[in-house]
Formats: sequence, structure tokens, C-alpha cells
Amino acid sequence: MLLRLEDATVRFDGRPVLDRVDLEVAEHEIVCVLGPSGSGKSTLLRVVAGLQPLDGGRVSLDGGDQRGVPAHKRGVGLMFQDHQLFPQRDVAGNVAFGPRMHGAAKGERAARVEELLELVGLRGAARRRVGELSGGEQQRVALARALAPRPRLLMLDEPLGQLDRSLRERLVVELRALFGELGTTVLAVTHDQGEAFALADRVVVMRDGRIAQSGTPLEVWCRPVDEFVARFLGFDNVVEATVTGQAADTVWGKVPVPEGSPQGVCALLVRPAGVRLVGVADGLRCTVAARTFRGTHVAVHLQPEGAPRLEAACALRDAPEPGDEVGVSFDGNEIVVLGAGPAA
Ligand SMILES: Nc1ncnc2c1ncn2[C@@H]1O[C@H](COP(=O)(O)OP(=O)(O)OP(=O)(O)O)[C@@H](O)[C@H]1O
Repeated sequence: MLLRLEDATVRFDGRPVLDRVDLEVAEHEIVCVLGPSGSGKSTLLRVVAGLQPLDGGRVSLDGGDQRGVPAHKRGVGLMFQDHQLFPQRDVAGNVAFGPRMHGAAKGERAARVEELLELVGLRGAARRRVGELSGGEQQRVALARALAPRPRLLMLDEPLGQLDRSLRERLVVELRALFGELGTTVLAVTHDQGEAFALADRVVVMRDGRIAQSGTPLEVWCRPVDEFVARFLGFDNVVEATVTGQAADTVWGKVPVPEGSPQGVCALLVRPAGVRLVGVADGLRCTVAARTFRGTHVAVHLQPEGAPRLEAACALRDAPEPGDEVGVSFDGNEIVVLGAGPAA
């Protein structure tokens, strides 16, 4: 295991900000830590980097306990959200910084700079001033600089935080391909779930200094463990339910659940794709309250009488109009019985 945190704890003013966290990152793995603001993501990175001492527990790299090992001796690379490039240096000067600190000779540094600029798609930009570059180009320089000393672990803090959406979507695909090619081990933190799911082999969702869930993007997306994770991922159709056999009693009436679901009182997630529109007489009667265009589908907000709103995902052409009366039935394949843990 390249990185291992055991029982890692950090307290500020007596309050745990990292609370007995256990986390492992294997060599060549890309792990994205995801969570709301203040959940402890940056503190986790700082602990691994050696910028924040632990109040309890242990951080090991390649099996070696890092207690007392200063940041610059840990062999980890860090890239922060605001790049922190040296504005007075050109691109090459920025990228060569790490190798220079490690005592690399001039020729070796120049070769490394050229190789890295090629890699991040900035060939020929060595002499350009950092201040003249676009946000996306600066991001690439920051990445090249972080990769230059060949860190055994690369850590990214909101790597694409400042960029506009289309650029982020493009860069995240490029980054994943690049890390795969280089075999880089990556620990990244972001509050953007789209970014985390696109970049990671494994996502770790944090809540109040603890790990709420860890799994592949598909596992976490398909089976959020509890209401907190489900809501954090943007699912709003979550209600209390009582499961008996393959049906659940809810404020929306009886809802089918998958075979083998846990029984009894729980929180229930109904994915918008599992909310089917049928004839008014054939299901739960609802009024269309609003519609939101989502590119691939339309999110239709439905108001049943005396129960919380439901969101349905409808094909672009089939979406009903606000004010329409519709019936709703539920598809058990799109329903997840969540743990009974309290919500946020
Ligand atoms: N040096 C410090 N002194 C006191 N409290 C701190 C310190 N650093 C962080 N905190 C607190 O610890 C908590 C976790 O902070 P952290 O920056 O790790 O969260 P985060 O998940 O990275 O948040 P964000 O997404 O907003 O960056 C926050 O409540 C923050 O106010």
C-alpha cells in the first residue's frame, strides 16, 4: 500500500476535523475525496503532505511512518486550487523549480521541462510568461510543476476549481488519461462530484471529518449508503419508509423495492429515472410544479397532494407542462433502500 492513514485525527480547539480516519491508497490508484465545505478534505491532504501534524493516529508512505518527516522529504507533490505559480518566472522556470531544489543539473532540468510541457500539451511554451497564460494553461503549468520532481504520490486540492465548466470537463478526461499513462498515484480532493466521478478509480465521501462512504464511482452512485451521501450526490427523492418484503410504505404510497432489500424502517431513495408518468387514474396523482432542462433530459418536479415533491426524469419530447395533472408509478429497479442513519 503506498499510502495508509490509520485512526488519523486532527483537532482544532478541541473539535475533531479529522476523526479517526482510515484510508488506503494503492500504487497507481486515483482516489478522489469528495465532501461538503468544511468536511475535512484539505486537512486530510495537509496531514499526508506533512503540513499539518496529527493529534492521533498514523500516516505511512510505502510502509514508513511519516511522524517527524518534514514535508519536503516525503516525496509527495501538491497542487493547490490557486496554482501558486511564480508570476515573475517564465513557464520553464516554474516547471524546473522542483528539480532545481532537488539539485538536478541544468541540462537534465531542461530535458525534464521539455518532456513535461509536451506531456501537458504546452509544447513550445517554455519561455512564455505565466501571467500571460489563460486559466487552463496555467493549470497545466501547475500540473507540470507538481509532476516534475516525480513524486511517488501526487495530491491535488480542487485541481480544476477555478476553471469554467467546459474546460474542466475536457481537462478531467485529459488528466485521467495522463495519470494512467504515467502510472501516477493520485489523491485528489474536490467538492465537485462530477469531477470526482470522472477522475477517480475510487471516491471517498467525507462528512464532518469522517468517511461516510468509499467505493468505485459506480458503486457509490448506484448504492449510496445513507441519506447524507444520497443528498450530497444530488438526489432529492428521499423519504422515510417501512419495508415489508418487496414493498415499502411511504408518503407517496406503496413503492416496490428490489429483492433482498433490508426490512423495516429506513430511508428510501427513488431515482428520478424510477418515477414513471402514467395516466392520472393509474397512479399517484400529481400536479407538474416546474420543469428544468438538463441537456439529456428534463427534470419534472411533481407535487402530490399532501406529500413532498417528487422529481422525475423525462425524455425531452415527453415532458409534461407545468400545471398538467399526471399519474406516477414507481420502478423498483431504480429504488435503493438506504441505511437508517440520520440525515445531515
Ligand atoms: N488552522 C485551523 N484552525 C482552526 N480551524 C481550522 C483550521 N484549518 C481548518 N479548520 C477548520 O477545520 C474544518 C475542516 O476544514 P478543511 O479545510 O479541511 O475542510 P474542506 O472539506 O477542505 O473544506 P473546503 O471544501 O471548504 O475547502 C473547517 O471547519 C475549518 O474551519
